[in-house]
Amino acid sequence: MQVGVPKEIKAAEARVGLTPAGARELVAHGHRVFVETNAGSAAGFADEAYTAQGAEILDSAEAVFDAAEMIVKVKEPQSVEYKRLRADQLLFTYLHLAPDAEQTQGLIDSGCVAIAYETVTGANGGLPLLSPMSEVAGRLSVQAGAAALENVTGGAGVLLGGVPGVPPAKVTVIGGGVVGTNALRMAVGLGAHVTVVDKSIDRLRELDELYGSRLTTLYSNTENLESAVTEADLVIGAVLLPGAAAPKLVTREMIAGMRPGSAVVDVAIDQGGCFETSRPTSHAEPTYTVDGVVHYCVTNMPGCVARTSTFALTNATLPYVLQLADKGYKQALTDNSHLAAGLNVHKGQVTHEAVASNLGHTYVPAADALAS
Ligand SMILES: NC(=O)C1=CN([C@@H]2O[C@H](COP(=O)(O)OP(=O)(O)OC[C@H]3O[C@@H](n4cnc5c(N)ncnc54)[C@H](O)[C@@H]3O)[C@@H](O)[C@H]2O)C=CC1
Ligand SMILES: CC(=O)C(=O)O
Repeated sequence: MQVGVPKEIKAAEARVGLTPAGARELVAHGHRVFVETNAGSAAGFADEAYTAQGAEILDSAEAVFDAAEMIVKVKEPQSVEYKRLRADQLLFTYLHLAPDAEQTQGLIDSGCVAIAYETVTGANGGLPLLSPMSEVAGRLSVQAGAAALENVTGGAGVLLGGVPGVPPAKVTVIGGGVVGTNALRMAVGLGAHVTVVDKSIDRLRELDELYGSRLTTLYSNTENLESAVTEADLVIGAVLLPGAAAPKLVTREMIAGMRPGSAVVDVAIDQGGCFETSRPTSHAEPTYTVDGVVHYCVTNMPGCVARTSTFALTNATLPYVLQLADKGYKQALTDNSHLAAGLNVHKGQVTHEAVASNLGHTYVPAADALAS
């Protein structure tokens, strides 16, 4: 198969869809890999690193899209990119379609086959292609939150760990999944007073076992959310309903009830965000303030630690890229129901139930779409 890796063009996105080591595996399987010039340079992978592994460098995104049967990316295609997609083309990348009607329509109109990393499921549960970036974003969320609490950003000037004689900050993490666990691990490590809120009692039980008295666990209901949010210096939003738009768990009233100079980091912003006051921001201008509360809502947080993130992403995606390239998408999805769970759009049809229901499209099950 001809596999194309264009340079990412989302603002301040420095990751790339494939490492040189990943390109080497594809070439060893008999595939051709076309990489746009400088696609990996911000992550520390020069063009020569790809050519040394048998990949071919092309001088523009157009040339990569023209040459490829499968496009492997990191972020959802921007409008110039989905206009380049062809009806016979396979797209494998993060999509986050539920809160993004425009991109969904663009993919439908292109006629392409679009598989979203974030809805591929794991044989042992979980979301194996979302997890590595959730690990990165969870860890980064505490760094971002710490910076947001600094005076220079508009924060109250609070140090997460406090110092002897001055109490640590209160950090509330909403959602104790992969992002939440990595966030609370960093916050506990820095000495903050940490509370995690989840609707899964089993998950709260596991976290309680792991962290004991260093962590407060709270069941997710409106009353508990209200107190855990308004009492916190920093709130990290990390909920997910796979494939669907994030639930708006934190209302504007709760935000207004926080002390001025407090901060929120909405990691779930890529699925629309779980704070009513959230709107997407970029690494260039990551924060804004509502009711005195600093908001950080960057939709591609791992993009700022591109080298770590690109290794972690390719480690997870490569086995699936190889299945798609070796077998072709129809056979690969038929053989692997977990990979088939990633199929979001197939030749003009929406094949993910939550995306279809959030955006008012007709839902066509993946099995029916593949059989047609
Ligand atoms: N902004 C960015 O750059 C990035 C964003 N993300 C996003 O972070 C979000 C979280 O991802 P993961 O941690 O991997 O998901 P996950 O599935 O591992 O965890 C989600 C957690 O939310 C909990 N939850 C669901 N409904 C809840 C409710 N009403 N109240 C409290 N908890 C609730 C679940 O029980 C689960 O423990 C996703 O939207 C993901 O796309 C991930 C990576 C990067
Ligand atoms: C998960 C995602 O959207 C990201 O890593 O940017």
